[in-house]
Amino acid sequence: MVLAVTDARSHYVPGQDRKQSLRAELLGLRRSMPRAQLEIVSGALTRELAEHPLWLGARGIAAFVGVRGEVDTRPLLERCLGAGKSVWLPRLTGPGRMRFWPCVDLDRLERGAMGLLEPPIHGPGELAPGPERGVDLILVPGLGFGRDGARLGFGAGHYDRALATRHGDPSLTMPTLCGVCPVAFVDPPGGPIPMLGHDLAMDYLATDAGVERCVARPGA
Ligand SMILES: Nc1nc2c(c(=O)[nH]1)N(C=O)[C@@H](CNc1ccc(C(=O)N[C@@H](CCC(=O)O)C(=O)O)cc1)CN2
Ligand SMILES: Nc1ncnc2c1ncn2[C@@H]1O[C@H](COP(=O)(O)OP(=O)(O)OP(=O)(O)O)[C@@H](O)[C@H]1O
Repeated sequence: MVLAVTDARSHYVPGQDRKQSLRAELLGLRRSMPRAQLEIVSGALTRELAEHPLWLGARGIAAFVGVRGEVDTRPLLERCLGAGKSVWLPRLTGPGRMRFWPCVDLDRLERGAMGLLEPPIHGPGELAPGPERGVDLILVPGLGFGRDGARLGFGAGHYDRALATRHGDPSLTMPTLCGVCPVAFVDPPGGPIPMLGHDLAMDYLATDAGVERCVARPGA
């Protein structure tokens, strides 16, 4: 006899439940962090990353402008532009979709959906800029990260979807992916952040405690 399973969990994806509850937990933690503490964290993270070979060796970066409880990345972006390196920033282009555009002046950012600060559009932009455009490093935002490279975002798949286009093309080299968040959001309690099939692993994490290389968990 064949039983048709038609309940609400017929689209159940293992790991999604844990991601969803962790998302709520970390968003609460992010919102409760006092502004003064976030400033201290942002300052320490900027110092750590700005001295690291990963940063110093990058000809250009793709990054994000920290808003609402995120690490303030502006000092890093200013430094990058000041050193003559290119800075590419994401801009939402549709549901679950974004592209990157080069930005030469942080005073010209535009206020987008969800309070995001986005670059003005000049030309076609890039879905996933990489070394052939001088972008050697991508700073990736996240609610939390694992030292194994796992990332928890907002659940819209913006980064995974955009970067998958490059990951799936053997003729294109992947830039180094570096997750950015306060150290308090790394390896949250309750077990590893689930990594699903589409989740791209970070190569490094940059926090107020330093820059560290991610190490895949045995058997993961
Ligand atoms: N600064 C920044 N830029 C970014 C991202 C990001 O995480 N941070 N993104 C990463 O993919 C993309 C935008 N995706 C986003 C998707 C959802 C939410 C969001 O829901 N933010 C709210 C939570 C919901 C609410 O408004 O209450 C928040 O910040 O509190 C933000 C950005 C591209 N640019
Ligand atoms: N390469 C991809 N192609 C199509 N859909 C994708 C791809 N990557 C992710 N998605 C979809 O995006 C949604 C969100 O994925 P996930 O739960 O991993 O979010 P997240 O990585 O935590 O958040 P975000 O990337 O928005 O910051 C899922 O429904 C997933 O199926």
